[in-house]
Amino acid sequence: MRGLAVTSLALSHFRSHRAARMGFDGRPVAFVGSNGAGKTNLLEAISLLSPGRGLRRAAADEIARRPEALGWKVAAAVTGLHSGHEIETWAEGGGARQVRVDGKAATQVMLGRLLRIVWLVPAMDRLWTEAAEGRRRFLDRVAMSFAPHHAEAVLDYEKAMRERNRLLKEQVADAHWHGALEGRMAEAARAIRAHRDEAVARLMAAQGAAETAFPRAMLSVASDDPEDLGAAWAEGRRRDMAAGRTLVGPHRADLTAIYAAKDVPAAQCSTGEQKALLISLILANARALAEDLGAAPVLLLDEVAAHLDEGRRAALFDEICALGAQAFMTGTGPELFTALGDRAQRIEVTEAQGLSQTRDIGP
Ligand SMILES: Nc1ncnc2c1ncn2[C@@H]1O[C@H](COP(=O)(O)OP(=O)(O)OP(=O)(O)O)[C@@H](O)[C@H]1O
Repeated sequence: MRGLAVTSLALSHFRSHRAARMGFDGRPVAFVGSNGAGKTNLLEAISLLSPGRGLRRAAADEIARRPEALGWKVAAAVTGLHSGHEIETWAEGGGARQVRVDGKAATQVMLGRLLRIVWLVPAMDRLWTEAAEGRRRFLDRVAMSFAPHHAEAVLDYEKAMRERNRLLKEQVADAHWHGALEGRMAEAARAIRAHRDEAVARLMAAQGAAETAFPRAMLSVASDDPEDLGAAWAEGRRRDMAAGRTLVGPHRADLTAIYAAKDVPAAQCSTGEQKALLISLILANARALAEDLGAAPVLLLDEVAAHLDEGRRAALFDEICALGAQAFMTGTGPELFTALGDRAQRIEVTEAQGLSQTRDIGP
């Protein structure tokens, strides 16, 4: 199966990379280099070819290379869903992130229609044990990968809720105004719920019934029924006013996972088991997308190989290659990627005197 791919990447003043340029041939890519060499920074740059704040959730001005911190730019050629595109994204002078596709101004949301990028980063290791917000964000990202317009529903909801929260804080009791905002929120909540349910169903189905090298997760979403929300908001205005914010709605939902073979909640599993569950879900996401699109998504797997035993690492590589996915992986040594043989491109990332360099080191 053909995969979506990034075929070239050029960075300018992007974190530790003053100027870097590299080409990819569609095979998985292993970025190899010592700690701090700038490998994750490369993955972050690729993640910004999709909507949002990227895999570090960084504000645009955090990314600009210090000490100058004047602005940054990522330019890439990609094999998209329908054709090839040139994507440029940048920010300057503390401004918001800008996007241009094939030389024309574009929106971040449009990027989700050209490419699909799925990532797993070490910050997600505590996904099952930390606050629900991280799990909601993960679920929304999966939902967006299947239905890019999920982003619009979430933005609509958040915008209307922010406005409602402002009225609540300022003790504005205008029933008509509240009603209009709650109507908008209810409509967005229905779409959000449908996309989230669909995402969970797709992930469950794509994990298959058989136990493989990666465990199966039983997923469910705990959230308010969107059909009840309109009434709950209308009746709860006084209570919400006392709290100064909206207390019920899809912004309070949570994703729960059970380690199927043991029937134990993910939060009670060992660190390694929790990571394995996440890998399982990321692979399920990639498989389901490949089925939908006829092309596998681009995968960004930061420091994943180092945390797997040899058998699981080989199973992960086999799965990536079977999907035909261009997976960008990072690791401190080339030996982590030995099992890939010539099925991957290896790029050495080095950092000396504050300047980063990349070098194709072949299979
Ligand atoms: N805005 C910035 N300007 C300059 N340097 C930055 C900026 N942001 C991050 N860095 C630096 O980039 C360096 C490389 O970070 P990165 O996370 O990519 O390393 P890595 O190769 O993934 O390392 P590890 O193997 O330890 O995860 C770090 O030393 C960090 O201080």
